[in-house]
Amino acid sequence: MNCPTALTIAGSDSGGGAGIQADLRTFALNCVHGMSAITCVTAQNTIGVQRVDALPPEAVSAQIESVVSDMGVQGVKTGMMLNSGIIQGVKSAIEAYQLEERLVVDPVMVSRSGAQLLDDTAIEQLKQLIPLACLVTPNRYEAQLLSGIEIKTIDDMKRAAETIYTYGVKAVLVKGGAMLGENRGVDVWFDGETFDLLKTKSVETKNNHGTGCTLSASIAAKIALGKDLKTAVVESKNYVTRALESALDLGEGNGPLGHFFPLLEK
Ligand SMILES: Nc1ncnc2c1ncn2[C@@H]1O[C@H](COP(=O)(O)OP(=O)(O)O)[C@@H](O)[C@H]1O
Ligand SMILES: Cc1ncc(COP(=O)(O)O)c(N)n1
Repeated sequence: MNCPTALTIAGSDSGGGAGIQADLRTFALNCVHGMSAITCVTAQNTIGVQRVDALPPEAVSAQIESVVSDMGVQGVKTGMMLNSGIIQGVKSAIEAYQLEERLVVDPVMVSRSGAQLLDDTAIEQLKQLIPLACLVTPNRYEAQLLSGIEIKTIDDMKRAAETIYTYGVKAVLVKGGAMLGENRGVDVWFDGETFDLLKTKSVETKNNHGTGCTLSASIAAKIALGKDLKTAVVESKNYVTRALESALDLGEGNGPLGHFFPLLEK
């Protein structure tokens, strides 16, 4: 049987809410064969990140080479990459295997619980990876850092999207999960020509760990399925909203999303 494949290049979250674990679950829900290149291992739960251990950059590149050279990959996302050495290795592999057209970069910098997930010195490397991608998906704080624009309103999100677009990426999605009130459900899309406000309802829950990882993994899975980018983004946003509505009340802090709600509905 033929099956599309998708690759996540990201960190492991021991609590299973974000990172590799959320990504592989999201790939599976899309009936796409999931593959992983683990960048680092976090000891993490719903309350915070207790420890981070990086893999050597060569170990990350080797994982990418192993799967791409043998199994092929139709959709790729990057998540937590922690340091500049890892990002440089990932960039070289993406270029060597010409994965740019199917690459989604989630520029992970800070966790929901406030832990730093990217070294300060690695932001420059991340900025150099972004132009390779077909889509970059910064949240409010990442968009502020990447654009130098303070974001308080939807208009600010638009201006930030426009600035980040000038990096050379094909499209930008500034995510609104960290905005206030109804704006939490609003993401801003900009592809160089068109702005689009992608609106869903704002879900009232503290169990929102892994929303960004799930969104970018779902987009990569839908790219692997052959959907056009905009359709992949819209469908993925709707999936995240439903998964937030079914989020799991686990732990004392921000619980994980209910990724498998479609299976429970059957
Ligand atoms: N409370 C919420 N209600 C509705 N959508 C949300 C909510 N929180 C996050 N989202 C959506 O989840 C996706 C991820 O956004 P965000 O949480 O900002 O990313 P990140 O996890 O990178 O911080 C976006 O599509 C955003 O609109
Ligand atoms: C391994 C890993 N990758 C990404 C995130 C960001 O997810 P969130 O913003 O929901 O904390 C995380 N906490 N851990």
